[in-house]
Amino acid sequence: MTAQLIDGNALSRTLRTDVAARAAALKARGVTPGLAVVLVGENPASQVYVRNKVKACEDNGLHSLLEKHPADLSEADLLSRVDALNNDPAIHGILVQLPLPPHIDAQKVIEAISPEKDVDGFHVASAGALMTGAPGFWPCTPYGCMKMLESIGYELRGKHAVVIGRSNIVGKPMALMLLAKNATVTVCHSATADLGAMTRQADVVVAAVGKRNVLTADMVKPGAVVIDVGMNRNDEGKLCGDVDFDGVREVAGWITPVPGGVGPMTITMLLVNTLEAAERGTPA
Ligand SMILES: Nc1nc2c(c(=O)[nH]1)N[C@@H](CN(C=O)c1ccc(C(=O)N[C@@H](CCC(=O)O)C(=O)O)cc1)CN2
Repeated sequence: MTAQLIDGNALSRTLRTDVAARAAALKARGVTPGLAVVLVGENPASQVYVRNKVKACEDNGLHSLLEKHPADLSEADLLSRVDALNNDPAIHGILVQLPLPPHIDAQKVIEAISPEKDVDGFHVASAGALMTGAPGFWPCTPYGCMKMLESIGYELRGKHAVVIGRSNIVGKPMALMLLAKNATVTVCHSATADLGAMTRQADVVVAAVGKRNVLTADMVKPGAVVIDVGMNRNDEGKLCGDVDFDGVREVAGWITPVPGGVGPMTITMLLVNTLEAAERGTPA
């Protein structure tokens, strides 16, 4: 069996058409959805991601403001920039690109973002909303993974999902989103005794570790859905995920590629959240 591909670029194109239509409808009511993207330092990958976010805004009718700061920006100055953006009526969503330089407490900066503008979904209020099922912004990467499952009509009720990784921005929210759809969820991590024994039982595996070949063909149940959140470089410098794609695709039923899978969906869901923030702030 060769797995079917879940194409994040194609799904993004479809979802972004809807984003553009909703942005145009808001514009007709005098409001242009606005996203502020804050970059501190010169991390090369972060520079690519923020450029792609700004371009995605431009291409789909959203206004964006890119703030680039030097790596030695003080935490206090960053907090005062966030405060200014919280009070800017043209800005509906704020994101601070991660990672931040080590002298800055990232969680402190995230907590300074107004929850109404927290389109990354990283604020503790957003995390609490996800946990309780209250309205709030969902973190873009796991939200994108859920959209990918939805796009293939996958019914999660009664299925066993294994999430590998327990970060605050992917693993934990991913587990909560799967749970909300009535999957039985297991979260595995670096101290899991026998990862393969867990993943072989899974109908859905989400790999979000940041390490190549964490999931190999012998660890996958035939027909399972495999979602690869990893973003790594192989020995030739080529982008690859956490999953041994060539091996696993021969066993799985569905698989997401890297590149062209979860990555573009992360940016698409950021547009969706920004639009949602602008719509919430614009009474009918
Ligand atoms: N404030 C945030 N920081 C970070 C987040 C986030 O959601 N918010 N996530 C990651 C990085 N990230 C978004 O910022 C991100 C990573 C990868 C992609 C992507 O489209 N990847 C492409 C390949 C791009 C390339 O050629 O390098 C793909 O997979 O096809 C988008 C967004 C950490 N920081």
